[in-house]
Amino acid sequence: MELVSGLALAGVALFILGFIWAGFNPIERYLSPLRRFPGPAPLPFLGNLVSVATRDLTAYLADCRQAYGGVFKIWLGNQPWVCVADPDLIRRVAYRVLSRPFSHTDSIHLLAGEQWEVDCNTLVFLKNGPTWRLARRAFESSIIHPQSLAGHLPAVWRCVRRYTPRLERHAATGEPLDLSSDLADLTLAVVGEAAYGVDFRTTDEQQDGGRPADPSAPGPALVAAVRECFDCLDVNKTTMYGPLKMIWPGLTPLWRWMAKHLPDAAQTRHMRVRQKVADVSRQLMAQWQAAKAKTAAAADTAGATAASGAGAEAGAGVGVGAGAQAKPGGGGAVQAFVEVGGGISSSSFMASLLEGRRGAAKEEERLTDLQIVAQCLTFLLAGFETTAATISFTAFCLATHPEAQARLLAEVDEHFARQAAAEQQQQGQQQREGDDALPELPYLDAVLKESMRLYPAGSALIRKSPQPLDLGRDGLVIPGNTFVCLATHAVMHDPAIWPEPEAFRPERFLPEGSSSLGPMVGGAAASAPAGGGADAAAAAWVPFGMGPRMCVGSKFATMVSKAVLLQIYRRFTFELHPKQVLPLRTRTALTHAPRDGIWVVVKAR
Ligand code: HEM
Repeated sequence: MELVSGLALAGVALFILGFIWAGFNPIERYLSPLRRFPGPAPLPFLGNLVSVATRDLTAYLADCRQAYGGVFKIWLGNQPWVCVADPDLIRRVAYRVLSRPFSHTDSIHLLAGEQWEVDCNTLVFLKNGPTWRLARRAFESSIIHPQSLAGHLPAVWRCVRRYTPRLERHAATGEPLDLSSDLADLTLAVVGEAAYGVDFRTTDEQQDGGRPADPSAPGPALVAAVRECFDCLDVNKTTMYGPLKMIWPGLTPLWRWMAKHLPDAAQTRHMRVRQKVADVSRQLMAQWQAAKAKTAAAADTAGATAASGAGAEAGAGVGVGAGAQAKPGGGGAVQAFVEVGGGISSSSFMASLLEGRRGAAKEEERLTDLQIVAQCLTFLLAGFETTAATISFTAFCLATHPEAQARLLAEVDEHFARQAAAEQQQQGQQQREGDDALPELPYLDAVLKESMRLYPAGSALIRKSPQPLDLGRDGLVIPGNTFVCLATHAVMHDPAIWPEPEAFRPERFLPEGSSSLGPMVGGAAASAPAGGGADAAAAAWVPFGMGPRMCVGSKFATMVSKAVLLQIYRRFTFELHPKQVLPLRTRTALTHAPRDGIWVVVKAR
């Protein structure tokens, strides 16, 4: 008996000692193939995490860059990451390493793997290979090809029109507004229309006090769920299994099992919201398919010939009634979303994917239902917060730079004056402003570029290569399967590349300022990225990343941001409210966003 309890005690002691030993991570510390890379020394247990969690990751990377140069390693728990903060090397890595380190073993928020089959099919997480290429092509044909991109513009104008009464109300009452949170309702509405062709009703007029007029409307709940999905990578809000996995990465299978079967409150919340968001995607697709089938059946009954082919071509044919009655997937909440454009719009991304696969000659060229659900979910999650953060950062820059705001207003006013004159000339041809195209506005373009340089919504790119990668510098080779972070924010704030890097100077992106303020390469001005410019200049302005995995929504996001800014500044300006914390603080989780919001007072013009 004594022997048994002695052995048990020894086992427990060994286990604890093993834990402590692993917490100090001597293998990584002293024997890691990364030991040649400079960087802060690893701290035991929570030390590394605390040093990152107590401040913004972006600021941490910038400090490391100052201290260690263009290539260094950092520690997230006991997990070393190689960081690259040099434009040439970023380009080299971005074009050679085509996968991200996302899998249920790599990523904290996928730890439990409860949505694994959807997650691993999203464009962001797909590993380089035929399925990624197929999904990427699907995105490109819907939101990069100029014609299809422009096809989304009317939806953007529509969403802005639905949103502006809110700004009017704030202008009338003087009530302060957190733009970053408020604009997320607008960008979610845009993404809802573009991705699924439905109105998520996120911009429904609110009652005094900011409560939604219809609390049962699914929009606000969806906004909350989608936002919560973003919290999961914030080290301060993640499940406790996140830090545990970082400290003891070797025990990942144990943390995964526990996250799934013994979830803590944060994990339970993340699983719930991720489920909700994925369900919306599934249900909307089922709804679309059911409505389509109903239309085809109705056409058959009416004696129409070849209903399947003709129905597909007709495109616009999903009726409101049909869509509203269908209850596929049993999604009650989804029924409450308002369909737009005469049904769940046939110009939406989802419709284009579903229709597109009919045209695919070979089986392997078709996205499955699951893959389509995953891409729509990607559009939703990747598209709304990034764009809202970008527009609100831009509004912050303009509110703090009155001279830039005045110049922008002059450009906007001039545009609308020109348009009014043109409309008067062609009386009778009731063409609404900009409905079919976004006007050329060079200053707005420069303002947006500069605000994205200062505050990129994605502040770093991440990669993981199965093969070793020779950086071609100082004999540094990144071993295979290493986590790599391309610190693009640091590059866009590098004083050697961008003179006065912390100043907001839109002229950098205009001919007048590009030679003195634009990106410098080897001490001389490189041709500005605006002009399509030299490689080095292109690698100096990288808010959308670069290489084959560059943001596939960059053109769409730019179009939406410009359209929203154009319409907003036509009628309003913003002043910072005393509530606004200065200097502006940011937080880096999945995206880089204002930490305390962007608090403004809305002024009607
Ligand atoms: C201003 C808004 C946006 C910013 C700043 C932004 C930024 C980024 C960044 C930095 C990346 C990583 C690129 C890389 O690793 O090289 C990325 C990837 C991606 N973004 Fe965006 N994004 C924005 C809007 C959007 C929108 C509207 C969509 C909608 C479709 C989108 C979809 C994606 C997807 C699917 C990827 C992964 C692409 C792939 O791996 O092939 N993004 N984005």
